[in-house]
Amino acid sequence: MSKLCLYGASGHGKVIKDIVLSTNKEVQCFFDDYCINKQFLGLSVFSSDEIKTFEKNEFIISIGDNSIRKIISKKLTVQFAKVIHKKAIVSKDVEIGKGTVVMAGAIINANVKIGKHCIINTNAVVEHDCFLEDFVHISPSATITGNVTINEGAHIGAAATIIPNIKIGKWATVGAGAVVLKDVPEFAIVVGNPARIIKYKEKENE
Ligand SMILES: CC(=O)SCCNC(=O)CCNC(=O)[C@H](O)C(C)(C)COP(=O)(O)OP(=O)(O)OC[C@H]1O[C@@H](n2cnc3c(N)ncnc32)[C@H](O)[C@@H]1OP(=O)(O)O
Repeated sequence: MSKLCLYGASGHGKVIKDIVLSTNKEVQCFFDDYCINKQFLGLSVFSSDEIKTFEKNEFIISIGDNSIRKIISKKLTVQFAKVIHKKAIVSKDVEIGKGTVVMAGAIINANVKIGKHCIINTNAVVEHDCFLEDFVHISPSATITGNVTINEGAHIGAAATIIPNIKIGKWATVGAGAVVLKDVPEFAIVVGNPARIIKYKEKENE
């Protein structure tokens, strides 16, 4: 199998490289139009106009920002892979879309569906019967309890907790440490325990 290419020479890219290595696969190179150095973690960094040479490789977009990941995924015409750290625990009864990464210590329980280009970060828990749409990010140590729906592009902050049966609207942000007891409207930013809306984001992602 050919080596993986990572789009985004970033901190997030460093962690994804480690995930790939944990599965005994290798990273071929990075792509990044904004990286001044042509080397990153000992690998070459190419610009996006050099992608054609690597069109047989599978890619991961290694950029943490959900909306930028969406924009780049629409521009690239490559095949995407999904990567799951060997120390993540993922039920056999889970669907995970291409481009999604699952980091070390994450636990994903039965009957969960996760879309494309999502991030399930270090030690995050996604409980049974949850549904996560594309471009969602579950940050480190967040707990998504049973039967929660998280719509496109939503970001759940580090160590946040979402109680069962809640719906998180598209492109919403749940602040670090928040405890979500009620549905969160699309584009809302909520913080605290219990979580409350502090503002709304621009609807730039539609
Ligand atoms: C591997 C990794 O690094 S993965 C990345 C994980 N990242 C995260 O978990 C970050 C999550 N982001 C946050 O928690 C951010 O603080 C956000 C998105 C909720 C808010 O950010 P901003 O829009 O910049 O809000 P801002 O910093 O201006 O704060 C607005 C108010 O909310 C409060 N606030 C902000 N975040 C939180 C929070 N997590 N919990 C409680 N209150 C908060 C601020 O104190 C401020 O209150 P004030 O108006 O009384 O002064």
